[in-house]
Amino acid sequence: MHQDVEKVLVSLEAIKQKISELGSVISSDYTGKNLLVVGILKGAMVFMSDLIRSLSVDVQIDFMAVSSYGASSQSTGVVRILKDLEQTIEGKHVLIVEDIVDTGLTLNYLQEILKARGPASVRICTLLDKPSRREVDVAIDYNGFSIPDEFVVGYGLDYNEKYRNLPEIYILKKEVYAKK
Ligand SMILES: O=P(O)(O)OC[C@H]1O[C@H](OP(=O)(O)OP(=O)(O)O)[C@H](O)[C@@H]1O
Ligand code: HPA
Ligand SMILES: [Mg+2]
Repeated sequence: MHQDVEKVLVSLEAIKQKISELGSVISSDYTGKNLLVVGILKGAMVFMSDLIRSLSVDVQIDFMAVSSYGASSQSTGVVRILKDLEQTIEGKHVLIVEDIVDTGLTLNYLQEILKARGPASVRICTLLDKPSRREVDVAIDYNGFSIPDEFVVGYGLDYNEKYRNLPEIYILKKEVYAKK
């Protein structure tokens, strides 16, 4: 294990099992529909790459990158789009894929933006949900794991752009983000 992490919170085995379950449910829900899977960069890329390979329906993929202003604990909920979709989504079934829902501000805003573009539907799939930190309501359609209020890294999730490549999901040692 990496020296900066406290312990494994979600093992690779548990992640794989959950993705297989999510893949079955999502595939069955979207049978016969045109599904556009939209990953929110960068955190979601590892989860999304495994998730789409668990789907048995045809999909297209695209990505968005957003940045919230200021620290997320003081965020106004204003999200700046750094990279937009390459296509129109009118009439399409959109599945937004996230690594984690924390305050909910990012997804709350993204969902509104995408809904305004006239898609057939917009749903949300997240690997992790931290419900105790929620500031605005977000209806999550597909959730992998609800987790406690701990800062987690690995499997795409970062702290200061680090640890995204670690294979499982870990609780980061508090001394790592306490020190400057
Ligand atoms: O529910 P919220 O409080 O809005 O937080 C969740 C968002 O924050 C993280 O992204 P981040 O801005 O760190 O970008 P990253 O994916 O590139 O790490 C995470 O990937 C979600 O997109
Ligand atoms: O626990 C977390 N880890 C990484 N990124 C995050 N963004 C919101 N919460 C987290
Ligand atoms: Mg991040």
